[in-house]
Amino acid sequence: SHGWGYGPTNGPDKWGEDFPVANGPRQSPINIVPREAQYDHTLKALKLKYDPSNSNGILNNGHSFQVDFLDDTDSSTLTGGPISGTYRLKQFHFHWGASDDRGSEHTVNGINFPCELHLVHWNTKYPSFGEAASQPDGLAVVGVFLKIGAANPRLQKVLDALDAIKSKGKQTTFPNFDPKTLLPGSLHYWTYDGSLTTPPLLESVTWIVLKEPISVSPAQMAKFRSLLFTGEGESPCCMEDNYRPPQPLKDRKVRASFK
Ligand SMILES: NS(=O)(=O)c1ccc(C(=O)O)c(S(=O)(=O)NCCc2ccccc2)c1
Ligand SMILES: [Zn+2]
Repeated sequence: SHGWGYGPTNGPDKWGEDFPVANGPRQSPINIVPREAQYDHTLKALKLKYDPSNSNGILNNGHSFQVDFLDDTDSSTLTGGPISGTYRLKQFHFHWGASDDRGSEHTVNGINFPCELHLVHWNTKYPSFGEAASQPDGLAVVGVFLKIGAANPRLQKVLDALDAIKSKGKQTTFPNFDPKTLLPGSLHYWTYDGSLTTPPLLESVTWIVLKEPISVSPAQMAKFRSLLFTGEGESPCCMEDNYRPPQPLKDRKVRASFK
């Protein structure tokens, strides 16, 4: 059987065939409606402590590219915010569109951004990432919108590595990168209980979506689109539109950390 992807025959509308949780009660992403979000004064400030020496490699996994972090110690962690305990950074990756009018997974008042960054963390109360990924409080993903504007020099460091991982399965070393440099000035956030946005779509994610976007230039967006979904020797297919559209909110509330 052909694996899942983002095309007409294996895309988000088909994922429910192999992954029935696709129609579950806490699926992601969602459309965020700020005026319907509930300000919750009990929500703590996000505390993100990242050690650049933990950054390890950069990989084209055939559906996005990810920068992997060494997560065998508590040196790159997420604490505070809506979560309790300590979550370790495992990887970050992006979702983007074929054109600047789409590409983000979460939307705000129905507006799409051209790109969205996800920083994936797992709860250290569980022995491993894989174990945590199957628990309702196992993962916490920080989402950051990218908005068209001035070129982002910190993002450029990541984009400069993409030539080495053009096709599926290619990876290279990516040492000494501080993901904090990709965060906006404000850590104000919306939060809700959700899922992975790719198969296996596990309902184990506390989503923490930052209100303030970071900038990306049109030329930098073109760099994302220079990647391929396909492996070397296959007929090339540009990596773009690798986003799942918003899913039903069902019986969930979105909380805001800010008024
Ligand atoms: N958009 S998202 O943050 O939901 C997300 C997307 C892709 C992946 C991934 O595995 O590539 C991930 S992951 O790194 O969390 N891996 C999830 C799949 C997985 C589950 C259990 C064990 C290994 C991998 C998360
Ligand atoms: Zn993602």
